[in-house]
Amino acid sequence: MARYELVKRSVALITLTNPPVNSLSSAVRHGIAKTMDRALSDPKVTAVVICGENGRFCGGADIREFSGPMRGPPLLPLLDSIEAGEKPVVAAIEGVALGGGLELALVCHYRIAHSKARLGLPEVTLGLLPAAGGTQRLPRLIGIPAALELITTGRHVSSQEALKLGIVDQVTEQNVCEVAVEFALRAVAKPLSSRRLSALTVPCPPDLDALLEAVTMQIQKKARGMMAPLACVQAVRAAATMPYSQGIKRESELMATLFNSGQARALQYCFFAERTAGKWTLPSGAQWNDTKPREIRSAAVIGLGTMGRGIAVSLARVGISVIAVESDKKLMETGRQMVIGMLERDAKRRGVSASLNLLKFTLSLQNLKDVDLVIEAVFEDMALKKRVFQELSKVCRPTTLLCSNTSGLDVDALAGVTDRPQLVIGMHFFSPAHVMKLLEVVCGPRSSSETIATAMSLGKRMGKVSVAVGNCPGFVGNRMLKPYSDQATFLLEEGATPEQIDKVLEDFGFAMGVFRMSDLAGLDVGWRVRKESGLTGPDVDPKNPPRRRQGRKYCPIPDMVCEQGRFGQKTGRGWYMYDKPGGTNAKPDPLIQNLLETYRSRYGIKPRNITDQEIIERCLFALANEGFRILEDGIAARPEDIDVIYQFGYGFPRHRGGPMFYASMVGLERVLERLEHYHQAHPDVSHLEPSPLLKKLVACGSPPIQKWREHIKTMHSHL
Ligand SMILES: CC/C=C/CC(=O)SCCNC(=O)CCNC(=O)[C@H](O)C(C)(C)COP(=O)(O)OP(=O)(O)OC[C@H]1O[C@@H](n2cnc3c(N)ncnc32)[C@H](O)[C@@H]1OP(=O)(O)O
Repeated sequence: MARYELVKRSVALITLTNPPVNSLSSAVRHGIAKTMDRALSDPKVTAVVICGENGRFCGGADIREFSGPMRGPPLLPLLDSIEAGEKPVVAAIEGVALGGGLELALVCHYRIAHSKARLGLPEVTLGLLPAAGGTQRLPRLIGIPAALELITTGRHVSSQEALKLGIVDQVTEQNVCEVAVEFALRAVAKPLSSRRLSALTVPCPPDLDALLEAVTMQIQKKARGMMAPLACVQAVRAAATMPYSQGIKRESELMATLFNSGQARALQYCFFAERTAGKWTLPSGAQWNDTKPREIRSAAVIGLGTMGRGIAVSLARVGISVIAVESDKKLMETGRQMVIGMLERDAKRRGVSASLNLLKFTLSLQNLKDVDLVIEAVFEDMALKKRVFQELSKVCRPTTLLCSNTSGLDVDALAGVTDRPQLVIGMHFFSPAHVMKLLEVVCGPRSSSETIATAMSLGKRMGKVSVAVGNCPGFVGNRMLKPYSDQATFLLEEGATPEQIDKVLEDFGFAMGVFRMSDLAGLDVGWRVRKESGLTGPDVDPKNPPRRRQGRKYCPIPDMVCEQGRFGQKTGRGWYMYDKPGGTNAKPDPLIQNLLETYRSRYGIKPRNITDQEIIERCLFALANEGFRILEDGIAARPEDIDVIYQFGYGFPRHRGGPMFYASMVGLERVLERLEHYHQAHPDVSHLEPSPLLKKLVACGSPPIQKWREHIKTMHSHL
């Protein structure tokens, strides 16, 4: 796990060999200890270079080992002993030096980085802190403010930035190992004391308290409820105020608290869930690693509304030429200006030139004859979408992939109106499409494995986290949203207010509560869907009992809000009031309070005091319960996929893992018991009835989430 060679007759070259990222597994730590001993005790060796195999220095600790008992030599004393050695050690950094990998580099006396390398301490993103001396050494090297920023955010820096900050001594475009060996030879016999970071004093800013306070406030605002960034601040404070020996103890104490926390477990689960999500498999046996995606060089986007514009930008900025289609000249010109503006701003932010030459705008579908792929992003109206797909089927060459950016309509019905159902697939982007990282790739029963591979690979190319899901109304994300938001509106009927519910959900960690999120998305969208599905509006039979539709309990309050022209932020009024149309500062509105009171008295509902616990349980357990049904129905392949969708598409707090992981942490028995309790109180709300899969898992002893699949694999997959 660490290879030893003698080069240039006197330099020991130690190569970490643990593919794919040379993580510091127990075997690697053991290998480093052994090879370092050999180098330090061999009189022929005058200097040491440490590098990583296959162009990667080191991706840090082996995260998979965190869930088991600690084995092998602990990292901190091993690193301390490298720093204390009397022979110069040079880190040759290629690819990445992250987490424990950067901590390893920091105990080396010199660091040479390749120009394409990235460095960072991302432990905070895993719910941890850099506990192999990173919080104590980095501030000594680059100062408190810069170290604080890197450690609390986990941001990776380029080797150029690392050079500016003083993290590395040299950046090279040549073979980094060869450069490091030459560097090491020149370092022989130079004093090492000033190169041992633990022995340096920290350059402490005069306004330390003010700085730490400001960063703490920023974290409390941005990383609501997360423990790790706050612990990082405390560890850096220790570096600034204590000698190294005490600071390192503080670092260990803080790490111990984080290490066993549910947050660390959730964030580490998220790390692997995100990577697992791209690994789709079909019942036919075709899967992600044996199906070649098509190469996409050109694409068309139909419809230049908010979604279409974002999709066009996402495509063009990764080098795909885009033909954007609108139905009338004025809309096309507005769309053109907006897409160009978005691309220019995006390019400026990334320090590159905007790829405007890749864009064409047209009013005619006839111009799409030769594109590799089309993404339809017209209004969410089945009849309209069908017309577009019929037309595309006639116009595009027979090999063109036809994708729909629908948020919940039947992808197979669209496939059915084309001459190539196997080349039709859903690509559900989230708004704004050039910003949001989630892409639901909706596989119809007739979508071919090559079509799925192409959509997934295109998503990855656009920087999205793509998740393959089956075709059902609302797919995964929006299907689960319904029981969640239904519970929120039922709670309004019973006595809660939008601001109370939102506060509870935001304190839980959601980026936005359900009502603030609806105001942002626009209340008219859901209203239109409810009207189309006959749940509200003139088509509802007047003999229908109040607060019941299609045999189920129904809360008409959202319709009543829309009937008053309150469509959310865009109209300046929704569940909240805003200072102007388009305003973002939500304030509770007494008119909504009146509406709720009038409604309750009309239906004889006596408002009751609703606890925070009830809000969390009813909203989140109903959400997870639908997730269990989705797994049963084979619409999502694994709980991890659902959790990834909820984190990246719906603002579910990452440090809670996602709705399914959260349910597993609460305990499936408890979730079942609470759902049974609420279902008994609301027997007409089917979403509260515990799903058979949940019951089955509890009956099997509530296995850990990674084992749930074993209990669902016999069921039918829609993927
Ligand atoms: C007391 C000591 C404490 C030390 C703390 C730490 O060091 S914590 C770990 C800190 N390191 C990180 O957070 C880095 C995590 N890895 C990454 O950010 C990326 O993987 C990468 C290194 C930038 C490489 O990205 P790339 O896109 O090229 O590949 P993948 O992300 O797909 O990864 C490839 C496979 O490698 C697995 N993997 C990556 N890093 C680790 C790791 N540190 N430990 C274990 N496994 C790791 C990853 O899961 C992929 O494998 P799959 O089988 O596909 O899941």
